[in-house]
Amino acid sequence: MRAFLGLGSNLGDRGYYLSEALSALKRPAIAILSLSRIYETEPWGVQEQQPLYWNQVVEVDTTLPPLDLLHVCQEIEQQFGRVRKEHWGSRTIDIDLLIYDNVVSDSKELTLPHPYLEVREFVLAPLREIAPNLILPSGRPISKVFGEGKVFPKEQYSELQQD
Ligand SMILES: Nc1ncnc2c1ncn2[C@@H]1O[C@H](COP(=O)(O)OP(=O)(O)OP(=O)(O)O)[C@@H](O)[C@H]1O
Ligand SMILES: Nc1nc2c(c(=O)[nH]1)N=C(CO)CN2
Repeated sequence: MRAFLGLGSNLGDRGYYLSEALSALKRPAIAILSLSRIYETEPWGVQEQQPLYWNQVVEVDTTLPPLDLLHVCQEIEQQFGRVRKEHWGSRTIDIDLLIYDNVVSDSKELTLPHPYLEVREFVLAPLREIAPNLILPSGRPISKVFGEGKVFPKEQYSELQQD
């Protein structure tokens, strides 16, 4: 089955955590199909000061059912020392299951598609990059779901800061 995962890090060596998480995902039951660039993004949904995030989206082909795939993501988060603190708090690595085929589910343990998918530009921008023709499980084409347009790949983000 085809699934999309959202990776995010805003603590420590963000590039290291993203690449370690990707390597840890590679296993017989999970093949990486495509990978977005890294986007450097302002913290979303939080009031207090937080470091900038690096976000990336990966498309996988997997034989695992949705809950097993979620558990793999959680195992990797723990392996890389994510300290589970406050909701939406800073983290070394966070892996969200964004979309799993056309599965729609709203259990507490696993909501699919991810409940904030269509409002988080830090997820939409990298997702659009690797899957421009995707139809979201809501039936909306990703090309029609625009966020605030303020999210950029990290090289571009740092150029913008110098302007
Ligand atoms: N699609 C999903 N992907 C990842 N976790 C999910 C999903 N749906 C529900 N969950 C549940 O959400 C719980 C909290 O996850 P987590 O601590 O990563 O939240 P968060 O990263 O602070 O916020 P957010 O989920 O909004 O990114 C997990 O225990 C998990 O079971
Ligand atoms: N830019 C950005 N903001 C966030 C992120 C994230 O990955 N990127 N993750 C959060 C908790 O899930 C809360 N806010």
